[in-house]
Amino acid sequence: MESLRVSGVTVSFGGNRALDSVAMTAEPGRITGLIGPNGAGKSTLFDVASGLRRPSSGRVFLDGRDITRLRPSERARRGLARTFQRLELFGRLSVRDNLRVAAELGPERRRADRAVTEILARLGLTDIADTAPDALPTGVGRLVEVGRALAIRPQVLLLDEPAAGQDGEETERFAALLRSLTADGTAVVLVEHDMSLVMGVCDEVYVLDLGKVIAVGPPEVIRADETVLAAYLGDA
Ligand SMILES: Nc1ncnc2c1ncn2[C@@H]1O[C@H](COP(=O)(O)OP(=O)(O)OP(=O)(O)O)[C@@H](O)[C@H]1O
Repeated sequence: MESLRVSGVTVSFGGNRALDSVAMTAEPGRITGLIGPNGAGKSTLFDVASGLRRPSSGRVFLDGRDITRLRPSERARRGLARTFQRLELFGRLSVRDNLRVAAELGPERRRADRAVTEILARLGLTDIADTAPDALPTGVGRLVEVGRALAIRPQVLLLDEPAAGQDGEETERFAALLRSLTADGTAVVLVEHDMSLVMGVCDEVYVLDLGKVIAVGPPEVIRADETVLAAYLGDA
């Protein structure tokens, strides 16, 4: 059964249809890629899924329950976590405290300290646990955001360009981390411009263009899809 499902989601900004009747499903233990040229609607779809934007029509389901009317914090409590393209960390709290704030919202609040220590180690952030994110390079800040999302023990994790600003070696480590998350049964949705990362880790890829899903399939099918190639060339 799917962990996250959106159906018929439409969002308009004035006359501009940012999303037009979009449907997407993310399953437990799988990485679902969401790609598309700039302005395709990827972040807007994350905003709808996480509750930051109310769609003019359409529904969002988490584990089969309709959560369309729930606030973002209620969705987080039910296991839906996300990261942001522009970092949304507490810039002056330590990395550890940024994670602790989230862990205290999640199901393991009684053992929040231990959970945070484990996540810091898993992400390779232990050495900078006492540093404030404002003092870190953006690529590392993105990892802290991932850590904060993990701290609520999500069943669905929405990642908005988590590898931007990472070098090749960091991206490889990140790919391994994503795979380890799915081994835990988490449903991951990945918005990412780094195509080799997307094609290397995703089980299924959705392609958005001008607010519409123009293709869905495994990476090898998407890579060869003429409509997808045309959408990207049009963007160049
Ligand atoms: N708050 C807003 N007000 C008006 N228009 C918006 C707003 N947010 C997004 N849009 C428009 O909606 C469309 C989709 O934008 P969105 O940011 O979701 O795309 P994206 O696929 O995430 O792009 P990128 O890869 O550049 O981050 C674009 O045309 C954008 O200009």
